[in-house]
Amino acid sequence: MLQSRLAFIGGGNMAEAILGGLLASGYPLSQCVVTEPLQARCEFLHSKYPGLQVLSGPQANYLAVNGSESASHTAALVDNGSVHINPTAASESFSPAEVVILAVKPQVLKGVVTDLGSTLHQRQPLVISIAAGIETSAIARFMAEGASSGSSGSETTTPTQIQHEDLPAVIRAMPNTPALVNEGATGLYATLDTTPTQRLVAESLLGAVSKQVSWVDQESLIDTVTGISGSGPAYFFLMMEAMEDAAVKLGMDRETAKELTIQTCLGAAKMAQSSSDDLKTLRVKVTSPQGTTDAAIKTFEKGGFRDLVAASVTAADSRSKSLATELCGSGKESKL
Ligand SMILES: O=C(O)[C@@H]1CCC=N1
Repeated sequence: MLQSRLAFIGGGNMAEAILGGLLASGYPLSQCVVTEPLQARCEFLHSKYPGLQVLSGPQANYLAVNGSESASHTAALVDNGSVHINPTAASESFSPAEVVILAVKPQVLKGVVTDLGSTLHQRQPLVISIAAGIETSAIARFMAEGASSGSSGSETTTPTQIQHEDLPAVIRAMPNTPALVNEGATGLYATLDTTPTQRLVAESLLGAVSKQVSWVDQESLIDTVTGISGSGPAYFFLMMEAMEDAAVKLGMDRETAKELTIQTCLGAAKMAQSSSDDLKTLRVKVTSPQGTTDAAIKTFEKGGFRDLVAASVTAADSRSKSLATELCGSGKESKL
C-alpha cells in the first residue's frame, strides 16, 4: 500500500505539487496516472515528467481508476479517440488504482465522483479529496448515486441501493501551495471507517510535499485548516505586499524592499519553528520598550490587527462551510 497505484483525478497545481514531491522522494513514476482535461496542461505534464501516464478525454477518469485489463483494451480506447495518452504508454495495460486523489475544483467534484461511482464502488480504492469545502458525507453520497445508477465508464450495474459501509473510505486533505516548493502544511481528516494503514498512506503521500501534516478529529476543523494554512499563504503575501509598499513610500527601491521583506518573513518563520519560545515571547524579545518595534506593534494593536486577522480567518472558515452548502445542498448530511 505504501507504493500504491495512484490515480490523480485532475492535473492542476496541487496535483502536480504532490506528484512532484512523491517522484522526488523516489516514488515510482510507473505507479502514477494523472487525468487532465486541458490539452496544453497534458502536454506540459508529458514534457515535464517523461513516461508519466497522462489521460484525457471522456473515458480518462474511468480508465485511471478502473485500470484496463489488457493492452488491447487500452489501445481500443485510444483508437476510439476517447483517451489521449502518453504515446510511450499507449500499448500498456493499466492496473486499477489503489489510491484515488480527487484534485479537481469543488465545483466539478460532484459530476466527477458521480461518474466514477460504480468503478469506485467496485474497485474500493482509498479516496483522498483535496477539494475545499466538500464533506466526506457528500462525497459518499455522490459515489452512492453514481454506483446506484451504474453510470460509470463502460460498466453497467443494475440500479440498487448502495450502503455506506460498501463504499470506499474517504480522507479529506487540505494542503497549501507552498507544497510546490516542498514546504507545504496539510490538514487531514479521516472518517471512522478508514483503517490505520489507509491513514498512514494519506499521511505519507501528503507528507512528501508537506513539512507539517496534522490530523483533525472533527470534519468541521478541516474548514479551519483551510482558514489558516490552506488560504494562509495569501495572508502572508498580502502582509509582505503591504510592507513592501510602505517601504517604497518611504523612499526605498522596490526590489530592496521586496528582498528585505521576504527574508524577514522567512527568518521569522524559521526562528518560530526552531525556538522553544512561544510566539508571544519571540515578539516581546524583538520589542525594546519605547523602541521602534514597540511603536509599530502599538499601531497594529490600535488598528485592531488581531480582530481583523480573527475575522479574516473566520471568513475563510465560513466560506469553506458555505461552499459545501452551495455545491452539495444542505452541507450537513446524514449518513446514507
Ligand atoms: O481559495 C480557495 O478556495 C482555495 C482553498 C484553499 C486555498 N485556496
